[in-house]
Amino acid sequence: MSDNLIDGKQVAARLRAAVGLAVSQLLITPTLAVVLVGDDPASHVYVRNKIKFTKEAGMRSLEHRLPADVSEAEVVATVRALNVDPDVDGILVQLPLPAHINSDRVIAEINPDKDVDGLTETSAGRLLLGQPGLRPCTPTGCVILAKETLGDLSGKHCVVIGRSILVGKPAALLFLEQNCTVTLAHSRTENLSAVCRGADILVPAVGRPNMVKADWIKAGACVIDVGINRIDDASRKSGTRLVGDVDFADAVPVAGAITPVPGGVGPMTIACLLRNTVLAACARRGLDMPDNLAL
Ligand SMILES: Nc1nc2c(c(=O)[nH]1)N[C@@H](CN(C=O)c1ccc(C(=O)N[C@@H](CCC(=O)O)C(=O)O)cc1)CN2
Ligand SMILES: [Mg+2]
Repeated sequence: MSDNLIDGKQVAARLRAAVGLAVSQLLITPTLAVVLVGDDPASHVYVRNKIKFTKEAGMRSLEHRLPADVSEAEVVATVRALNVDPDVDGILVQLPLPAHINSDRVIAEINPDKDVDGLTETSAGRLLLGQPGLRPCTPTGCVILAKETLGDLSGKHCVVIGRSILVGKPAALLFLEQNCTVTLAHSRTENLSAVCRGADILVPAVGRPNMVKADWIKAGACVIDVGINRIDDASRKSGTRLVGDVDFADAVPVAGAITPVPGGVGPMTIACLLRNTVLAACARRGLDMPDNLAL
C-alpha cells in the first residue's frame, strides 16, 4: 500500500456519520424516495446501498420499483406523485433508464427543491449562477476529496477531463466555486497530456480505462479519478476487475495523492446523496444547513 492514497471509503464513512449526527439533531426525519426502473444488476446494487445507508443515517427511505417495460408516462406519474407528497424531501431516479424512456424528460419532472441528484435544469442553472441549490453528488464528492487532501483549493489549477452532464461540467463549476482556476478538457482538446501536466488537481471523468499515464501528471499533483471501468482480467475468479481512467500503477509514484478505483470517488457519490437529502429537507422547511455538513 502506498502512503499517498486518498481513502474514499474512509472519507465517505465519515461524511455518512456526519449526516447521521445532523439528522439526530433535527426535529424532523428526512425522507428519500428512490425510483428504480428495470433490472440492471449494477443499478440494483447501487440502490440497495443507497437505501441501506439512508436508513443507517437515521432517515426514511421509500422505494418505487417499476418493471423494465413500464411506460415513460408511468415513470413521470410516479415522479409527479412524489413531487407533491409533503413527506418526501428527496427524489432520486436511478440511471440509466431503459432505452425506451427519455431520461431527460423524466429528470425534468423532478421538483428542483427535491432534486437530490442535482440533475434538473433548475439545479444546473442555480450552480451556474452561484445560487444556493442541490449540487450533483459525484462532483461534490470530488471536491470533498480534494479539500480533504489539499485544504483550501483557492488558486489551484484544476483540470477536469470530460464534459458530461453528470460529472464533467458540474465538476468544473464546483471547483470554480472553490476559487480554482479551471480547465475543462475533453476528447477534442489539443495536447491533452500537456494540458493535464499543468494541473495541481486532475479529475479524469471520461470512462476510458487506464487512459491517464504517469507523464500526464505533474509531480505531486492531486489525482481524483472518477472513472469506474470494468475490464477483462483472466487472473480473477470473476474474469473482470474495476479500473479507473488513470493507469494507477503508473501514476502512483508521480502523484502527490491519488484516489484508487474501487474505493475512491464511488463511495463518495452515495455519501453526498445522503448529505443532499438533509440539505433538501432543511431548505424545504426554512431551516439552516447543519454546520457539520458545510463543504
Ligand atoms: N441517479 C443517479 N444515477 C447514477 C448515478 C448517480 O449519481 N445518480 N451515478 C452512477 C451510479 N452510482 C450511483 O448511483 C454509483 C456508482 C458507483 C458507486 C461505487 O461506490 N462504486 C464502487 C465500486 C462498486 C463495484 O464494485 O462495482 C467504488 O468505486 O468503490 C456508487 C454509486 C450512475 N447512475
Ligand atoms: Mg435523478
